[in-house]
Amino acid sequence: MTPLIETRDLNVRFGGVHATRDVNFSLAENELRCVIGPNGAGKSTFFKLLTGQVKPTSGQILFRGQDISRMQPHEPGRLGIGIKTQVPSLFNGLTVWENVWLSARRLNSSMQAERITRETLERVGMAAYHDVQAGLLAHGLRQWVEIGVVIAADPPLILLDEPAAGMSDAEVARTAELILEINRQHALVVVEHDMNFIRMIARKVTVLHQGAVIREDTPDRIMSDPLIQQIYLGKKPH
Ligand SMILES: Nc1ncnc2c1ncn2[C@@H]1O[C@H](COP(=O)(O)OP(=O)(O)OP(=O)(O)O)[C@@H](O)[C@H]1O
Repeated sequence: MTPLIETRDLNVRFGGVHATRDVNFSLAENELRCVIGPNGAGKSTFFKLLTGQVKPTSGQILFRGQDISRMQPHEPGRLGIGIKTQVPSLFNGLTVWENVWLSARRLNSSMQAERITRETLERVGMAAYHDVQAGLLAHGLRQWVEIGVVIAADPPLILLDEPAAGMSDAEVARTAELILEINRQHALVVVEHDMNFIRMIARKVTVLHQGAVIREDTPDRIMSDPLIQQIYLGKKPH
């Protein structure tokens, strides 16, 4: 079956820095994959490649078989790739409802957008906060609204960059549940550092190191792999 997204011998060089090395990555429709790697491993660059913000030096990116390697930064959303970065993306002066509605409205009629917004806020557990200004939300609540903004546009592929960063244990557990629920309808690639969180959600983990994929395996096998422990400075990934 054609993968949802696939990269073939993908490379990026920034001057002397080889940030992405011969990456062959393949994600099936409705798969959930976690990507880990130490600082500077090339995780952000990989996401930027998948969303057209960085152009490959060589290699290809295929989305449902279509070559998107040279797409413009505005095209991923139209194609069906949604991303939540670590950079805050909500309109602080608008309410929770308005932020999600704007996303739902992009591809839907006003009436459909109302329904999608209602359903999305239920899914992310934020219905009670619908009339709160986004700028007033605590960190964890804000992350869930940001995820809501992404899923309201109903993209087949969702990229999440460290969705559990800065959250309490309870919020991390709730975020894991939410991601598993989202995964019933969408494929996801999740970049994360927190291995406990990864254990809660992932069946397969891709490890990047110095721009290259060095392992793809289950979370348990990755965590007990001596090479991975060595890369994380003699410690287990936290
Ligand atoms: N625009 C750029 N120009 C030059 N070098 C860059 C650029 N973007 C990234 N790099 C370099 O490419 C390498 C990979 O960086 P990247 O940000 O993708 O790693 P990362 O795994 O996301 O790291 P972190 O976990 O710290 O966010 C690093 O050596 C970084 O300094």
